[in-house]
Amino acid sequence: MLLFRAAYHKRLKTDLAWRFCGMSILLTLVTISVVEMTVTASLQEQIGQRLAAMAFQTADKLDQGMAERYREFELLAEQGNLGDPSEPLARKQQRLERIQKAYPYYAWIGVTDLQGRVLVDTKSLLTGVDVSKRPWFGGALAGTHIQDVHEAKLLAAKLPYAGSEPPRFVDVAFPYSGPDGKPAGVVGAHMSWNWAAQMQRDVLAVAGSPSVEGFIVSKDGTILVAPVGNIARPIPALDGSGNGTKGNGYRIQRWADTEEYLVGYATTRGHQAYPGLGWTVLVRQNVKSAFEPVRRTQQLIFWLGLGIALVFSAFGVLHARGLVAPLVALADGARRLRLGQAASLAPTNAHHVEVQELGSALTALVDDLQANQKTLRDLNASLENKVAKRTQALAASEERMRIITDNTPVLIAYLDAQQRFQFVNRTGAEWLELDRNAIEGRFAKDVLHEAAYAALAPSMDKALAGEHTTFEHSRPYQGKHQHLTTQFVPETDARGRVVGFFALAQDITDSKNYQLALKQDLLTDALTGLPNRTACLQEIQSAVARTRRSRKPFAVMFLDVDRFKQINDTYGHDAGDQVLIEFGRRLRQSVRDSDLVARLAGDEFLIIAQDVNDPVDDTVLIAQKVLDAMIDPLQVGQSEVHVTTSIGIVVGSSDDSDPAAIIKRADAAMYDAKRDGRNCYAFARHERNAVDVIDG
Ligand SMILES: Nc1nc2c(ncn2[C@@H]2O[C@H](COP(=O)(O)OP(=O)(O)OP(=O)(O)O)[C@@H](O)[C@H]2O)c(=O)[nH]1
Repeated sequence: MLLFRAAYHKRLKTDLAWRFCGMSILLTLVTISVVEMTVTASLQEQIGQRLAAMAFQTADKLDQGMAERYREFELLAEQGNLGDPSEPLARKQQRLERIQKAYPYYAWIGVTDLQGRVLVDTKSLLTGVDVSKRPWFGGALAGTHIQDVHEAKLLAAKLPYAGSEPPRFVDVAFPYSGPDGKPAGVVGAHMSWNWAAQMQRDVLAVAGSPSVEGFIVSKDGTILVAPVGNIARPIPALDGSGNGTKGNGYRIQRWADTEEYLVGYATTRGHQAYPGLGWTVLVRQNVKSAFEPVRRTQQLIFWLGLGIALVFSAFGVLHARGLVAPLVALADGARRLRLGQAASLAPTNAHHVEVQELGSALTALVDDLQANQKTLRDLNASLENKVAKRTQALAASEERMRIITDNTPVLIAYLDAQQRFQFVNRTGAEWLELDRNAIEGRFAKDVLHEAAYAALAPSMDKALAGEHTTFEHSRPYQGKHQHLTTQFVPETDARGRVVGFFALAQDITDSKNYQLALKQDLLTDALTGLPNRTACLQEIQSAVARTRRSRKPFAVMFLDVDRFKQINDTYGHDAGDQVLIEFGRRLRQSVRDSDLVARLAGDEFLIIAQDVNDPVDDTVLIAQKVLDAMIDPLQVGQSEVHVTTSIGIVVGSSDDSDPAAIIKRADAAMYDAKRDGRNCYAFARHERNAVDVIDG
């Protein structure tokens, strides 16, 4: 990865240098390719044309040479001397010898009569010989004055010849006329073919290269002239229609020796009256040596191109360094600025407007950034100051809140949506009898006792469902009952979702107890401490309800102290009070704890006996016990006082719905007992049918 990054993040200088080098090399390659192609094509054309020109010159020289010979013999035939019988043969021979001497390639010149017998000839080699069968003789008479190259027949044995190949000749022959103007014979010459080879050598010598070789090919494809050793080798067709070709030009051709040659060619076309023999002159040169100048030129171009590429590359490297230098200076300046050192981003050595503009823009940017940085620093300092103050204020406020909540005799807690305590004040911790750290962060079910949690869980669920709940409950605390009124207040976030709830619990034990005391006072007789009339009414109501369940009746006994007024009158009101108190105490002792003994008012008391099995016997038994309890005199001050009481009895049932009516009936029965003489008991009237009043 690092390698990749390093490779990817190249240095601009290196990158530019490489690009310059690449561009230079590419451009040079393209340029030298184009130049090379152009120059190569041009050179090849020139070289080809040079060979073609050599071929043409040779062909032209051959044509001109032949034309001269042609004209020479035509004139010789026309002069008339040859047909003049008066001119001695020796004279004629002298003329022929002169002609041969002037042009040494004439191997033989001779004059024949019309029958083909040689009359006179050079060196008298064939004098008297019949040549009528030779083609040149017949051809001359028929109008064909040139005979193509052929091997010597008659002269071969008579002419000295040093070469390995047989001597070859071209014949020129014209008929000459006698004095009568009629054909008298033929004058002919055998021209050694060596002149043609020499002619070509002369032309090729101009080329100055031994690799340039010449060929002369006759119309029928016979190789007339060829470099040594090539005479017998076939020559490839130049135009696909035989060995000869028409016109003048050059081409590249693979010859039988498998080498490739550049071949210039030209065809002889005759000259003036000389019709020509259709020879083809070929000048060939091995392609490799022919195009040697091309190769040298290509090499020159290559090295030149390489040199140019190197020069341009070097220039590119230097230029890249110059281009990058201001950027490096910029980067260095930026780095120093970052380290807090003094530096300028305006490049001093930038020669390009863009770099100068970049430097100016960066300088402006840095100035702006520094200004913004300062503003931000100031702002940050101001904010930090504010935050510090706010934090301080918040901490103070939090501390105040903590002090307030800790000193509030109310449990204040906050539980999150998972019922986990996030906060609890000191009061709460005290009530839960745990350290605050053992509460905060823990779940309610782990903090609260199992029973307490079970009791509170439904209200917690309601609070987390968004319901504000208030309820009272009590819990054991420090061996007593603690009465609490508790509120769960849900807390919602901005989207209305319940995120937790506050728990506020107030200890109402004291007020609860006060209420109970008040209630107790309302139900208690202040003098005797016994339940009062109100308590009686409630108890009768409860007794009726119990009777409905147990099916056992209850008894209500109305008691009135007999002649109490006299006691008051005799011993005083306080003594009367003492009597009443003692009377109540003895009543209390006479009945079961579960029975109620109450003072209704004045000297009137009431007993409510629960679960009476037998409505008559049991109540009689109770009434009797009460009457017996009063037999002993009561001690009032220094005096002993005898007290009796009259008792009215009502047996209550589940049908009784009005407690006051029961008391009234019992009161009425008590009066019956009074009327019966006091110190006795009497059942209520409608019950008397079942029971007789029994005196005490
Ligand atoms: N000492 C004292 N006397 C009271 C109190 N309340 C009522 N009395 C008196 O009790 C007396 C009750 O008398 P009554 O029941 O009417 O008559 P009695 O004298 O008891 O005669 P009988 O009931 O007919 O036997 C009255 O004189 C009242 O003033 C009290 O709280 N203390």
